[in-house]
Amino acid sequence: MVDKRTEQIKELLPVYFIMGSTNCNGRDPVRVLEEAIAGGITLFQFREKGESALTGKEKVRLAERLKKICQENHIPFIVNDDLDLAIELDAHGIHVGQDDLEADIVREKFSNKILGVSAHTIEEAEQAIKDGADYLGLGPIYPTNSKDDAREVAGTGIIECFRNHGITIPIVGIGGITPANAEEVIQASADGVAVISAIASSSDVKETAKSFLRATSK
Ligand SMILES: Nc1nc(C(F)(F)F)ncc1COP(=O)(O)OP(=O)(O)O
Ligand SMILES: [Mg+2]
Repeated sequence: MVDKRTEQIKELLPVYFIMGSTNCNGRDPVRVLEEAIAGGITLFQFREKGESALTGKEKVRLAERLKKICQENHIPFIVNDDLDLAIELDAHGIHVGQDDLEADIVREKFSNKILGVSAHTIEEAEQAIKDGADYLGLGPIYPTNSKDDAREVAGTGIIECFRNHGITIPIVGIGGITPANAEEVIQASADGVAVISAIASSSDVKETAKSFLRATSK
């Protein structure tokens, strides 16, 4: 029996757009998010990382502007890594990886919010579930340019392997996902795809978001 919360999380995962100011090819991230929402993204994560990433007040200011757009469009606003920022903004959730704050501590400090955790092994997945994760981010599924410290490319087999092992928690694949390969990520029984550059640096953000929505609708 799948509980109501799990169903609600699954409904948020189909097209999970992740972006920060460094992903937008110099375009205004506010405009990029508005276009991605118009194209039908289902969830948004603010991930401000990389050499020229904003810090301090500028990062908070951009996060506030992007959260406002999400709220106006009933899209949950998730913060990557930064628990203080997530709490300060009263974000809808946070995503942490294996090298970030421990998920159980985050769950305790940011309770009844959406908690996503990156996992690369069954053990990491089982620990994340124990810690109260609402979904897992698995990847990189394909080669990615959006994360310079990405682990080894896993392929869609990692999703099938986790499912065959009895991991039933909502899963989103991440890493190098495009409208052309998104369908096979869903066929491997992920509940959605997480996308950075294919949408953020697209010449037509709205149309690209739409094509992901088509590719992931079951
Ligand atoms: N940010 C992410 N979001 C997802 C999500 F599931 F939301 F798609 N999955 C995986 C990651 C990667 O998280 P992490 O390993 O901490 O690296 P970084 O902090 O550089 O993103
Ligand atoms: Mg992280």
